Amino acid sequence: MEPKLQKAFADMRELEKGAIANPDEGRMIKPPSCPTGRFTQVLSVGIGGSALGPQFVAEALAPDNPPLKIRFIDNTDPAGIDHQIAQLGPELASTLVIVISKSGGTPETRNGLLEVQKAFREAGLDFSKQGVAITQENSLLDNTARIEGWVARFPMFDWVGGRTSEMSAVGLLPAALQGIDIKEMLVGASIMDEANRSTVVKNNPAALLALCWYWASDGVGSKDMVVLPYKDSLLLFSRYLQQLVMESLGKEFDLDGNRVNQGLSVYGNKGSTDQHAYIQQLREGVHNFFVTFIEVLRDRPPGHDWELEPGVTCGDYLFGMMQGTRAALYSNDRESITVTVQEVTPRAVGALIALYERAVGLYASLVNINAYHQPGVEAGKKAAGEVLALQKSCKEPVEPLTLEEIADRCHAAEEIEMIYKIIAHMAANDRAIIAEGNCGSPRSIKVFLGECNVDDLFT
Ligand SMILES: O=P(O)(O)OC[C@H]1O[C@H](O)[C@H](O)[C@@H](O)[C@@H]1O
Repeated sequence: MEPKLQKAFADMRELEKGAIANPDEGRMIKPPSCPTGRFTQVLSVGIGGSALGPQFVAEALAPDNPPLKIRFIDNTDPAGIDHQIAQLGPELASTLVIVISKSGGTPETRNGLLEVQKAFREAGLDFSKQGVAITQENSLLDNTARIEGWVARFPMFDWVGGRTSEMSAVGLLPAALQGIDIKEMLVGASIMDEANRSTVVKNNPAALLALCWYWASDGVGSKDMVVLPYKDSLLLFSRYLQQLVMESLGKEFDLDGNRVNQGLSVYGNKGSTDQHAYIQQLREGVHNFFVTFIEVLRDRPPGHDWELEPGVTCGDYLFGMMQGTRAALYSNDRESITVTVQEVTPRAVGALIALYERAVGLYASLVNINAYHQPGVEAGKKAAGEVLALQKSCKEPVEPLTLEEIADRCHAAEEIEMIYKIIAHMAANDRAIIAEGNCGSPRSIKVFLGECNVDDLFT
């Protein structure tokens, strides 16, 4: 693998110098360099790379009593949004809302913002005095924040990828507000970056990690990566890695245009908890994975340890469970990687993030794909837009119609199944009325749509 890795190192050197590493979007991808009072809470609104890093870091590093406690809205689920706002209760008045979106136009994030702004209006609060935006300059979000006069706007550079933005304002602002030492996070990332610039493969942690992935999955993603940190505070690492690894490496075509369908699936929560869930299959069942153990040597802060049996602490059990599982998997020819961390500190978390970001970049070079775009995500967004357009086209006030009649009026006869799905969703939310039949047998139903209400049924 030496020649392939030397090529990967050269690619990475060019990337850091500002080469166009994302050719089909014509973008540079560089790691970013970075620059209490009346608020008691932070509400972060964002999704994907604009949520997963901050969520991981909050879980890993926020102190027990942070100066500001953070909550997240990371979806367009109305009930989920209501839940977050309800939990804030009267503290909405002292909540700093950080809206994070690189593009500034992601629909879920826009919807979250509109819902939060509605809650502010209903509580008689002025959102602009409590809103902050992190986004690219001149994006829709940036312009909204500027026109409405929000508290602050933090820029995101074009060359900071969403899923590699944790070390930019996206991750650092929420972390700093929770009292996390962001300078230490940056120091950790910087030390790791330095190590990963070595072109001597054995001295380069990210290259070794990428090589392990290549070897374990035959360079074609033939095995899944199960990430098992043995530390509760690292629970969200695998979820964070899911986007970083899968959105970067899951590609249909390589850089030469060959269809390769590359990727590396990631899942996992934490040990030893998962030992009581699926380790049975890992040890004895289908051999379609490799494990990454994240081992943390320090159990508790100094001076807090306690022996629950003579000579044995709770942390000794956790350690024993990890070593035991590792040995048990090995004895049945199941491969594993172990990443050892002294202690979960801002420096270690910064280093972990930098390690995996770099490993993904090197691995992408090894398998000759663009790690920095996500064309597949667009297909789902486009289709969602089409469903909403179809729903809007159905919205005229009409007499009860069958699904076929609705489809005809929408000029979408071939979309009958989608029409049925739209009607079932609208009916469940009292926005369409099933006049005859029921949703369980689609052919039987007749539906009132649009402006109609219950009274229409009787006129
Ligand atoms: O930060 P935003 O522009 O709102 O993007 C949020 C997310 O949107 C899409 O799903 C992209 O595939 C992700 O890479 C990105 O992190």
